[in-house]
Amino acid sequence: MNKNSSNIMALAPNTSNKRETICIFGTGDFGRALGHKMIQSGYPVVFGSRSTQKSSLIPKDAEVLSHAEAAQKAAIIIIAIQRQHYNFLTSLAEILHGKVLVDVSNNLKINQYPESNAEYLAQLVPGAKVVKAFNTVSAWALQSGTLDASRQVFVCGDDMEAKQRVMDIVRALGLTPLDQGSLLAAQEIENYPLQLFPMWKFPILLSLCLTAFFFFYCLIRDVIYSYVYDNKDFSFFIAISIPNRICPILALILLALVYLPGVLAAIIQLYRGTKYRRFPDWLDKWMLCRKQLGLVALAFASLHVLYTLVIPIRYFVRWRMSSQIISQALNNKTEPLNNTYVWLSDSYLALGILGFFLFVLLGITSLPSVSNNVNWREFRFVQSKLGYLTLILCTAHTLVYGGNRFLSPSSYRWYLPNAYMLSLIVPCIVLVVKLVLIFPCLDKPLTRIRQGWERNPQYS
Ligand SMILES: NC(=O)C1=CN([C@@H]2O[C@H](COP(=O)(O)OP(=O)(O)OC[C@H]3O[C@@H](n4cnc5c(N)ncnc54)[C@H](OP(=O)(O)O)[C@@H]3O)[C@@H](O)[C@H]2O)C=CC1
Ligand SMILES: [Fe+3]
Repeated sequence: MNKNSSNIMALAPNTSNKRETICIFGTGDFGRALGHKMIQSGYPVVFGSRSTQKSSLIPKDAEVLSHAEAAQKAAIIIIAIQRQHYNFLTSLAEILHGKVLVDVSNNLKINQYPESNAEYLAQLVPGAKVVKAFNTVSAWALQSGTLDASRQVFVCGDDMEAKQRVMDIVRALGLTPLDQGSLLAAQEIENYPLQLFPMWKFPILLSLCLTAFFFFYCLIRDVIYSYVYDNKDFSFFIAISIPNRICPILALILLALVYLPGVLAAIIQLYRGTKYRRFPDWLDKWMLCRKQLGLVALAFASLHVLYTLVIPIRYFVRWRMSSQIISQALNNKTEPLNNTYVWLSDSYLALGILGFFLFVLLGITSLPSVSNNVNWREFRFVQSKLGYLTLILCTAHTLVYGGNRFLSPSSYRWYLPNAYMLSLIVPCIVLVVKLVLIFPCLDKPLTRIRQGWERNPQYS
């Protein structure tokens, strides 16, 4: 594999330009993996280590020297050592003066130290230009080449030129640098690898709570009520009927919750008359996890489709159909075709099919590989216009399905309305508010605010 990649590199145009030597302190897992990748990309690498004995694990084209000797050979030094061992760097302060030090370290806990590791390094070696980078890339991914999920490298630092040089290296390694600003951002960057699915927490927790709520709601209405009043055992509803009620309900509510923060933000901006003020924290966080909310909603919608497809093969459904036929035969009476029911049934199915199709399209366009290929305007068009259309179709699908049942008092059990009726509350609020916001008397000022025309210097 090594041979292959060096062959490929021989063909690559940029290998002809001699790259600058990079020094890496620490011959541990990460230092070695990064060194290996650097050599593959054409950088001469020199390791600074406590032991100059070259182990077989170290890339064969790399040199291993003492820290002081290695540092003298390069202008950029990557510190692949744990923070608690940084102390020895103070004795090298003179050699490290003016050099670019790249801090790659991570912590074991969120906000483990009062200052970030990169800021600590800058305090220890005040004459050096410290840049934070590479901490979100794992040694394993670097070595095995499975970098698809973590191609992004967050970079921050106070010295613009030093940061630019590090970003150039990141690019040369085939990764994507993301400039996060000054070294103050290091604390946040160091916390990234410790967060476990941060954007998924709220959507998953919310859907768990809603699932539990609607499960018990349907259990009370459809199973316990029938048992108490009609002495009928419908406990088997737990297997398919209730899940097939929860899934569309959750898909609809979660989809509406994707668009609710947008209309709330518009109301807040209209009220404040400016966009140059931060939204409340909860709204910011909610806005950031909209994509995940949408994907969870899509998962529920897909489950609803699967549950619906098995309806004709369910024993209970087949039994109910045959008993209706038998009772018609026994009474010698054929039920005439009810045109209203035909229309209701066909239109709710049609709305469901179209709604689901657009839902899937929304999901596909939110994938990074697709969204990277459309421009911002196209992405906004799909996610906003198509998103609202999906919400309208899904709301209409639910409305038509339970349409005639919502108003009839007989559909209430223990004063509890049909669960579908509850599921329509949030989508209806979102759609009505959005409709109101489209009116020119609100839309025009909102557009002006969003274009920054009513810029208030106080908030800029
Ligand atoms: N492993 C990973 O996937 C990732 C690691 N990182 C960060 O990279 C850094 C290194 O991690 P990793 O390579 O996994 O750790 P290792 O424990 O594998 O290596 C650490 C290296 O630090 C050096 N070292 C240890 N103690 C001292 C000391 N007292 N004085 C001087 N040097 C010392 C040693 O190198 P030598 O023997 O050559 O002196 C050692 O090999 C850490 O800060 C980590 O947070 C960041 C992203 C991912
Ligand atoms: Fe449905």
